[in-house]
Amino acid sequence: MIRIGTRGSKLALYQANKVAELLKNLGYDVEIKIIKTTGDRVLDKKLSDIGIGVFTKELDLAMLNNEIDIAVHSLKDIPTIWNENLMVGAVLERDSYYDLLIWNKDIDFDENSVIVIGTSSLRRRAFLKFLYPNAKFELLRGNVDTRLRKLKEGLYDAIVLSEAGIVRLGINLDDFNYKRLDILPAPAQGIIAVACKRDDKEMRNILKEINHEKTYLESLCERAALNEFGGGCSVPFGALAIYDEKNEKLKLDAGVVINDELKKASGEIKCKVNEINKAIELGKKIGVKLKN
Ligand SMILES: NCc1[nH]cc(CCC(=O)O)c1CC(=O)O
Repeated sequence: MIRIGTRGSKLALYQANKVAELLKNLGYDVEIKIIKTTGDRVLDKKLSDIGIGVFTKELDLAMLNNEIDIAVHSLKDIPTIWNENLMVGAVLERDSYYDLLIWNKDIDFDENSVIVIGTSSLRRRAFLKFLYPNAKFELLRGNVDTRLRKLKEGLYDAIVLSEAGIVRLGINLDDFNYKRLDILPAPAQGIIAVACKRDDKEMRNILKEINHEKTYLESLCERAALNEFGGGCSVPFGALAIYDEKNEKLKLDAGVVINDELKKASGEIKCKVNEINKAIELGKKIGVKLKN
């Protein structure tokens, strides 16, 4: 029996069930255990003000205490410097990495309007400032349903959500207006990760069977850039790596906003889909470039 730990939100359960299905298809028995995290409990603060690993800590401990065998997370919620006894054993094929701007149909605005945008992500705030220089930002936490309800109630003119979350939950946005934002996503946005214990050889081998190599390569590159730059979710940092399988090329775009200035860096390398060290090297190089 593989015991799968997850948070209890609808999105988290969808993600855990997806991993459960993949493992069942390989012939394994699975069981899902719901564990509440600090990020689920503290809803009146920006994530960057609560601490590191707010969506993983309780699940990390459950894994180390042998109460669960694996934990399913959104990879963007796992800190780059995490727990040396834990690792990402597999990632699933990436969904959309886009952020969506969503607003009520009766709201009209252009790029110069003074609109109130609900988001508690430093990256979204900082990057949106370039698209809507007069926008004001207000704290918006809670799960995807809650955020859309608050938008509908008129507490904000617009909100930002990841397209991956919307699609996974099967949410129909026909009641709203929405568009994809041309901003760099959070490193590993749209990627579901399965964590396991580093010394659990058996589980690591099982997880290799469901790992999506291209996504794994891209995620390591983006996370290496963030890790090299430093600061985790307390810096407005975006990164997007795309692997072109046909030409065996990996391209990375990364950016950070410092003192209201957007700094960008990009790079490209030739590598095979399993040459993860090259992907990490590219990420580090771009991270260093942004630091200087
Ligand atoms: N921090 C919240 C969070 N973590 C992962 C997702 C969605 C899935 C993803 O983008 O990978 C979301 C919601 C959102 O950003 O709208």
